[in-house]
Amino acid sequence: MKAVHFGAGNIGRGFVGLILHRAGYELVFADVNAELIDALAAAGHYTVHEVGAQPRDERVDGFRALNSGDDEDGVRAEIASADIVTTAVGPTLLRFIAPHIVAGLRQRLANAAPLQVMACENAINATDSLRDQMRAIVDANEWKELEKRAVFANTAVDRIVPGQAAKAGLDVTVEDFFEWVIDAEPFGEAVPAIPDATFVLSLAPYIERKLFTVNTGHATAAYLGFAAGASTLSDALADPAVAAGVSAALAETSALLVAKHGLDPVVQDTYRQKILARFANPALPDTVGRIGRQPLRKLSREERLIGPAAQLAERSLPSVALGAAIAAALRFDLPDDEQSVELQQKLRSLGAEDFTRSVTGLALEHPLFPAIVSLVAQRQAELA
Ligand SMILES: NC(=O)c1ccc[n+]([C@@H]2O[C@H](COP(=O)([O-])OP(=O)(O)OC[C@H]3O[C@@H](n4cnc5c(N)ncnc54)[C@H](O)[C@@H]3O)[C@@H](O)[C@H]2O)c1
Ligand SMILES: O=P(O)(O)OC[C@@H](O)[C@@H](O)[C@H](O)[C@H](O)CO
Repeated sequence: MKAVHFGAGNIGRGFVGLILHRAGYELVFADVNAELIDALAAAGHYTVHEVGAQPRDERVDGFRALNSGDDEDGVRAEIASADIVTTAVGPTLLRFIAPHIVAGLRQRLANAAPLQVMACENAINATDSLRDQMRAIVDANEWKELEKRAVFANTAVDRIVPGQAAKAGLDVTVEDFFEWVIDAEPFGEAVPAIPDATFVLSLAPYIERKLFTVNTGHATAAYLGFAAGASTLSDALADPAVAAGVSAALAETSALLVAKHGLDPVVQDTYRQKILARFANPALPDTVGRIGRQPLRKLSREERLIGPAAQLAERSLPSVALGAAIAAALRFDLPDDEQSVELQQKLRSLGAEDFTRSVTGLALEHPLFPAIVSLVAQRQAELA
């Protein structure tokens, strides 16, 4: 069994690659970072350090590493004969992965088992987006043939992997918790043999529960923390006002998840408490810069802040604490983060309604629209 994994970064090495290696897949990393790929190819192994209540080290070896930026033929050939393709590059970069998979499918034998494609990104239905990016670059008739050669399954991935110290080299320090939930339905009888993954028949509750609890809580801590002057997650959460803001935001998203997916409120409460304990893992230093990265993505329509706030508004349920997190996100101003620079530029150059429409994707008539316009106008008044 062979897996090609795009993105040999933190989650790629510390989670997806590790789990596929453990499952016995012959692993091929593909990445555009030449230095990283050269180091992986030369070393041939790295260690994942799991930290938390049950620390342990695990060696990953026997993989190959390809530079997908300059060895397109090599990557295509690997995909043509692979069983699985996974990604962990960032949801906005899937368009760069699509041409590789299309090229690999063109070369794949028509009678080979379908390639199992799973995007492991923090986004609702990222694999569907990847498939759509592939379909967009192929003639409709050819697509009919190519799509028979692949199966596309959405997934929800959860493991906190902070930025790594430069001296760590290829090794990755990760929390001891992980969860990889995969939609089983597209596979039919041919579910991939990945013992550490959980296959479910309906992914929607899992993916929203993850994004709107782990990532909403994380983003709220990062943005409130940044506004309060914190640079690490632990400093942010040590501020009682930030901790209270996170709890309040998660109480709102939990109300939504319970109402929408019929989750047991007690089970959801336990899930939420566990996540707060994961955030507080003292062995896992993390920064508000990493967690808040790419605020334009995080303020988009289906994402961790606007997504639940919009759905709460549609149900006439409160989203006051999420509003405070969104207001803080509008204050996220980190020169190293391109999207944060763009966010501040847009706040200066667009009217409040135009900003709200273009950044959050909310329509004028949406019940959340006026509240967001008002938050944007407040931020613009500060900047004026
Ligand atoms: N770090 C976490 O805690 C965590 C947890 C769950 C999910 N995720 C998700 O996983 C994805 C990756 O996050 P990360 O933290 O590992 O980021 P990262 O920056 O550490 O890794 C991303 C990797 O993708 C590579 N890459 C970029 N463009 C590429 C391309 N065109 N082709 C091949 N490789 C390319 C980069 O060089 C980098 O090595 C994101 O969608 C993120 O939301 C992260
Ligand atoms: O990766 P992002 O930028 O979507 O979100 C930042 C963090 O919240 C995220 O990486 C978490 O650490 C991860 O989702 C935990 O499973």
